[in-house]
Amino acid sequence: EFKLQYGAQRTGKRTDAAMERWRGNRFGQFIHWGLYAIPGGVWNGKTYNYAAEFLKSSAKIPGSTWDSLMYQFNPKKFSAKEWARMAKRMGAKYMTITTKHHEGFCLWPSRFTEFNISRTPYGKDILKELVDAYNAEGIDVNFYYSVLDWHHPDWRYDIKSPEDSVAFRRYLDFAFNQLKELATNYPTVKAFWFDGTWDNSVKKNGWWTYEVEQMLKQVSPGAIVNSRLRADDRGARHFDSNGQLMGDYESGYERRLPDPVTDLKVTKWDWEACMTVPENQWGYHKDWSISHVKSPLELLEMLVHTTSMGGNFLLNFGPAGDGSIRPEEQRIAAEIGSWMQNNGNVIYNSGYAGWEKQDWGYFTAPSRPNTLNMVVFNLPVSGLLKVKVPAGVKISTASTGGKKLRVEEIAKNQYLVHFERKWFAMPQVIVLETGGEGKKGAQYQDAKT
Ligand SMILES: COc1ccc([C@@H]2N[C@@H](C)[C@@H](O)[C@H]2O)cc1
Repeated sequence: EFKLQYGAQRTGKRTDAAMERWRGNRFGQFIHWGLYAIPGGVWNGKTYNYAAEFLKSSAKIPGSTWDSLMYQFNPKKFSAKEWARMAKRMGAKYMTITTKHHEGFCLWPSRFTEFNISRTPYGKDILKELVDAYNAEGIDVNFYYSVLDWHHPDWRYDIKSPEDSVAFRRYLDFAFNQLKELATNYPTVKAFWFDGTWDNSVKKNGWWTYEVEQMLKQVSPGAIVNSRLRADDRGARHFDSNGQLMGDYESGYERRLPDPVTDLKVTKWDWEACMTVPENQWGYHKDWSISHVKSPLELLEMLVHTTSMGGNFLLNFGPAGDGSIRPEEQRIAAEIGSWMQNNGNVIYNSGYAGWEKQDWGYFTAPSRPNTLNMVVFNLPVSGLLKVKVPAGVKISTASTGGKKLRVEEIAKNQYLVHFERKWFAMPQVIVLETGGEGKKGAQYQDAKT
């Protein structure tokens, strides 16, 4: 056990109302929008396949050239209301927006740097427009903030000299002020999503990450911060040197999900996975033919998979420089939304059931006791869905769309739900009720081998 001043401030899940709301929301829309959306992965006629929000480095563009993109930022097709309505139709309950990505450009009129929206042709406070429009649709708004800042002269990747120390301390004060500004000026914001905290400079200043968490929770009571903000006294990140999760939820699953059999440890804490539609594009890229683009169904399965393991799913959209949403993303919002319309109760306020993963899909546990949802993605040719229950649990009924299905106890702690033998376009939901006596006089004997 290490004695830590800047380690985890709590063990176990937060149980306050703000965290229960964040947890129950389950499904969020990530939005990456900044100057990188203007070139969209193409520079001087050359397409760069790496992540579009990294174009400055992949195309080796000088800072002054990149920063002058600010004078072109004038999204004629931007409508915060339209974005919010699309997110509402998709069934997103929260939205996380990049207030400032690694490029350092701020979507709000920050008084701590000139490199912000007020000096663009667009001029208006995009952050306020988005917060107001999404909140008006009943969608919570969270802020992404990159500590890594390519624009700010005092940013350092490491601290190798007294000058580095002095400069980086100025940078940490700048970032602290910006965060306080964000929490103060946008009081309805519910959570802060930190990124760009992996460099040695931040790891050597765990105290600052602790102070930021404390400040945000003072300025904005109930505020939620992700584990990615935090480094402890010894530079340990996400989990402190004693293995305790820092921040309010674990944010290590980026473009990957925990395995439903081997990674069940994540069910012990709150966590969120964030996901790109292409293989690796967060900001807008003009050419999505360069990698696999996930279908609405692939993404819907990830949402259900995440809920089944007690996590939140943050699905990324990368609006174009003109403020338009590309057709692929529109289709995803529409198709996931149509399923969520009828089946959102399987996701919202639902979580890990504690039952063994089965081949046909995922269990989610609603807040109502003695009931479970089966979300079927892989219907067997037999139409018979095997359900292995925890020892002693009995299934009393199974139904789909209110219609009862035959449930057969076939062995010790094993049932078959008799479903239909046909092809479905979308995942099917079966509701199980547990309890009751189970099969009368059933004798199950293990073989002698
Ligand atoms: C491989 O290094 C990185 C560094 C930053 C990222 C950023 N985190 C994601 C949430 C996006 O913001 C991406 O730009 C991704 C990979």
